[in-house]
Amino acid sequence: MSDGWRRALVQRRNRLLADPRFQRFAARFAPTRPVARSEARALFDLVAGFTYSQTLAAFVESGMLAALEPGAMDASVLAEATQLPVEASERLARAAAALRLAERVGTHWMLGSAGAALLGNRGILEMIAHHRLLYADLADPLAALRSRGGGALARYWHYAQDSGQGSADEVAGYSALMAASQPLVADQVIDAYRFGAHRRVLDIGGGEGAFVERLQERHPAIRATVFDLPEVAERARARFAAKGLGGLDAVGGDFLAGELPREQECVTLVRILHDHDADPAARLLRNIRAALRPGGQLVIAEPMAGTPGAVASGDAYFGWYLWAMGSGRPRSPREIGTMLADAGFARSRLLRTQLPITARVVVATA
Ligand SMILES: C[S@@+](CC[C@H](N)C(=O)[O-])C[C@H]1O[C@@H](n2cnc3c(N)ncnc32)[C@H](O)[C@@H]1O
Repeated sequence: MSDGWRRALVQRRNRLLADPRFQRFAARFAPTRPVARSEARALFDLVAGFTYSQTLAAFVESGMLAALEPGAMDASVLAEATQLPVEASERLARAAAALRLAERVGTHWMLGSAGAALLGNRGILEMIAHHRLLYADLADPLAALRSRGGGALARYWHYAQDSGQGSADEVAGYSALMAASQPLVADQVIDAYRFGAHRRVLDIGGGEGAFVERLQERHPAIRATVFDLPEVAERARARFAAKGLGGLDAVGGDFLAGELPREQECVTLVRILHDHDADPAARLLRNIRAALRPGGQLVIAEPMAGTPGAVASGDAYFGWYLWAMGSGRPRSPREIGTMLADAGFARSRLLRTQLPITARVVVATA
């Protein structure tokens, strides 16, 4: 169908959906009622989304999640544990219950199914705490759009605007956050790609080394090197030494300056490419292409745009996040494929992952 026809159809649909008489009809007419209800619910969730996120933040930050972890708690004890007035604690518990974070069982409060799932993932808890910075920047979304990377999040991700820079103090916070959230992605990447075919792996922008550590646990024969900013590579080396991890090391440098170790058989880029705008991202891919031996593999893993079943997490969540950070954007696998071809890679393909909302994987051959 031509673009002209599609535009005409979309315009017709939009006129209908915007008409209050049609909305009343659709809500009353039995065959359209379920669709009308689910559309109304989705619209309401869009309007209310910020209060849902803040319920989650308050649930974690007040200590309600931790207080309910051991088991059922009566309302007054819960108020004491969260240091909130009884009425406020009750209001929060009810809001949390509506979002399945908490659950009332008889006279007591317990964790709900979503609350229990949170406990199994320290990375998500760190992200919730970290979201304070993002929400502060987005409190005035138009101001955020007008001054890209002008807020708290950009100051936190120092390297995003001054690539290759960062004092030891500045990198400590974000490196620890990335390491804590790494379990969300590491196993998916390792399940998706046959790392067993390699003896050496170079993890570019590998942070404190959480990914290579997990890779070596799963494939003990692999030797792996992290390449990151000098202060971060230092943290990775200290971590490997403290844990007594042989076969893992770290090299400091600037991946945009073309300082990568050569003759690589397998390079990984985990949650890196989307941090960068078109020019630096293209430079990074060319540098990696030059560092790989012929036939060498590049494994790119990150959340991507246009992911079926998770479209909002791409352009709506990561789109804003990376905008506030001041650099990069989520890209679709197709866009990444085009960039890889432009950087001189022979071919690339998308691999399957278990939870595409947190990571998709594209592998390219030099
Ligand atoms: C979003 S974090 C990802 C860390 C890790 N791959 C992960 O998934 O947990 C980006 C990493 O890239 C590193 N980095 C950013 N710019 C860099 C540069 N120009 N050269 C080397 N490393 C850089 C940062 O220090 C940070 O560790």
